[in-house]
Amino acid sequence: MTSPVVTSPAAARAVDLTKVYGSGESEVRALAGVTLDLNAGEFTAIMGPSGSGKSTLMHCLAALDTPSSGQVIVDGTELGSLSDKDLTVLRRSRIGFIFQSFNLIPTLSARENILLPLSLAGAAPDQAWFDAVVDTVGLRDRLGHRPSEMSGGQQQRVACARALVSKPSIIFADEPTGNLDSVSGADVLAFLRRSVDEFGQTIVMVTHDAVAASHCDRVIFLADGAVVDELARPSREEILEHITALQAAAVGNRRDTGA
Ligand SMILES: Nc1ncnc2c1ncn2[C@@H]1O[C@H](COP(=O)(O)OP(=O)(O)OP(=O)(O)O)[C@@H](O)[C@H]1O
Repeated sequence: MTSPVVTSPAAARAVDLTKVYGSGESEVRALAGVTLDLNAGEFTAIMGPSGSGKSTLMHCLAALDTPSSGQVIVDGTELGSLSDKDLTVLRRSRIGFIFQSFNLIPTLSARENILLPLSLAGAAPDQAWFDAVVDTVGLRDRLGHRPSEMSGGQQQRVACARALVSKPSIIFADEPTGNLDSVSGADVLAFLRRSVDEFGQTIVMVTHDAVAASHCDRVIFLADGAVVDELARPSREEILEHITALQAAAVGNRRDTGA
């Protein structure tokens, strides 16, 4: 990759990011100038009312969508400077993804799903690291199983292992516990927490769930496409208070503007 390297201690950085969908009457300003550092080795949650821009922000940070203006810097590389091919390489080698719906390949075993990012990149697996990841998520006895032969919680743990196995600079998790019962969700969150504490992984998670966000080092709140607040190591109760206040403000705004 021949892209300019920007010095930043952050694993990812957004600088005055805007995203506008549509035009004229139907224009929607999903991001209205977001500037944000996502610190390396931290577990960060992004929260906010429905429509506040969480998914849009995450997609722009994860190089899955292009901002209308502003910059995204991942691991020192400014994404706007990259060709489509280099963006694909960056997504594959430096970014891990965990989705609400697991997104595993149904015809592949757990082992093959976990190793898929490395197979696609033509990279050889580091056996010791693979073993450490598999043991941490507790999947040793499930490696030969296909997704249909596993519970939702087990499938999401496969997805977590798949995100970690290539040692990405940052993992983006979109509602990773949204489809899980509370016990399986707690397992996945505990695993994500361990991967930050023990492996120094950087994780950014979009969630509506105050319990999930209470596992994080930092919770960032969005409203109307802008960062409006953040909390360090908050309790579930503090998070709920903030969310309730933001939702009440969002309803008030809609009433005032007649939207
Ligand atoms: N492809 C699109 N075309 C037009 N508008 C869009 C598109 N994607 C998102 N939007 C709009 O941008 C705004 C932000 O959407 P976004 O999905 O980022 O919010 P969110 O906070 O993730 O919401 P939710 O919690 O409901 O998933 C919303 O008003 C949404 O309707």
